[in-house]
Parts: sequence; C-alpha cells; structure tokens
Amino acid sequence: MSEPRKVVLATRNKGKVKEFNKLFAELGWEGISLDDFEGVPEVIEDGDTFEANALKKARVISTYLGMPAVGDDSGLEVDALDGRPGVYSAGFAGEDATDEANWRKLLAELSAVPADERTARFRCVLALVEPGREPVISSGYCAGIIVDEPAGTNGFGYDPVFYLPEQNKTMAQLAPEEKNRISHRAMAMQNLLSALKEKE
Ligand SMILES: O=c1nc[nH]c2c1ncn2[C@H]1C[C@H](O)[C@@H](COP(=O)(O)OP(=O)(O)OP(=O)(O)O)O1
Ligand SMILES: [Mg+2]
Repeated sequence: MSEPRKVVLATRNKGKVKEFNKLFAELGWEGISLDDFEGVPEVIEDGDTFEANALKKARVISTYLGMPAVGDDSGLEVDALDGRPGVYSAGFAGEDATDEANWRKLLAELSAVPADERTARFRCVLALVEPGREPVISSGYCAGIIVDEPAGTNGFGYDPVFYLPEQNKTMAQLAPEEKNRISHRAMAMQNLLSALKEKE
C-alpha cells in the first residue's frame, strides 16, 4: 500500500497534534488538523479496547471528510492497578477531567504502593483509515515508573508522573524531540509505517 501524503489527525488533543506534526514531518507526511473543518462530528469513545476506539476515531473522521485519517487511542497501564486506567485513562478522574486531576487521582490510588511496585507503561494504538481501503492498525508502548511527585512541564496527560529510568527524567522533563524518539506514540508510528510498507 502506498503511503498517504495528507492525513487528517482525528484527535482533539493538542498535545497529540504537536507530537504528530513532528512525527509526520519526519516522514514527509502532512498532518491536517480537525480545526480546519467545520461540522466535524464528535467521536463517542465507547469501545473497550484501544483498537476499537482508534479505529472508530479514524473511521468517523475519514468517512465524514472523505480523506485519509489517523486515530490515536492511548493510555496508561499501571501494574499495581491491574492495568487501570488503561483505555479509560482520559476519564479516570471523571468525565472531562483535567490532566492534573487524572494524575492526582493516580497518585492517590498508589499512595501505599512502594517504589518497586509502581511499574507502568504508556500504550498507543493507531488506526489509519483511507477511503476504499482496508484499515491499518499499529501499536507501541513505553515502559516507566509512576513517581510520587510530579516533575516537568512538557508534554501532556500523565507525563509529569511517568518516570523513565534510562533517561533519569519524567516524560514531562524530556524535550519534545526526545519524547518523540522513545514514546509509545513514536513506536506506534514506526510500526504503522512498517505495516504500510509490508502491504506495498
Ligand atoms: O503521551 C502521553 N503522555 C501522557 N499521557 C498520555 C499520553 N498519551 C496518552 N496519554 C493519556 C492522556 C489521556 O488521559 C489518555 C488518552 O486518551 P484518548 O482518548 O486517547 O485521547 P484524548 O481523549 O485526549 O484525545 P482524542 O480522543 O481526541 O484523541 O491517555
Ligand atoms: Mg479521547
């Protein structure tokens, strides 16, 4: 399958959009913002897997605009919480919760959990939907540890409390280009590219 050149980013998350713009630029792709269009339907994320939600985001937007679209569904899996909040990460502290409310709730739930049991991973599933083609799905993850004090101001979401031992920094302390080298989203993007090349 040849690669698309112009792809709509089927997300309302500004943090994701920034990351995708750079990841896409490296591939020579152009990421188009949903803000460029009017009347775009809201996507109801009612799937119970990242795959289902990523596919739904891409399908709804691609169908509405008649253009290729990529959907990203992502979240944080914490081992001490049996994988929660997982696919429900965005609404962890309630519907329309802020990023800070979400990570504060996470720290509260983990307050009695010792450092060596605070392992976690970010997971990202991407779906590329192009009119008249089979969808292409990919995924990526990034392992880390949930710290008990936030640090850093870059990134978004749970980044301030997600510590990367190899970097000795939280995800929010990484420069954007560093995050884009190691993140779950960057890995999923690489895997999407590989999947497209295999279909050629
Ligand atoms: O790199 C990341 N760094 C920190 N946190 C992250 C990251 N990636 C996902 N996350 C968290 C944020 C949110 O709590 C949830 C995503 O939820 P998710 O539904 O996929 O995205 P969203 O609702 O913000 O935007 P949209 O659905 O329009 O793409 O996981
Ligand atoms: Mg969402």
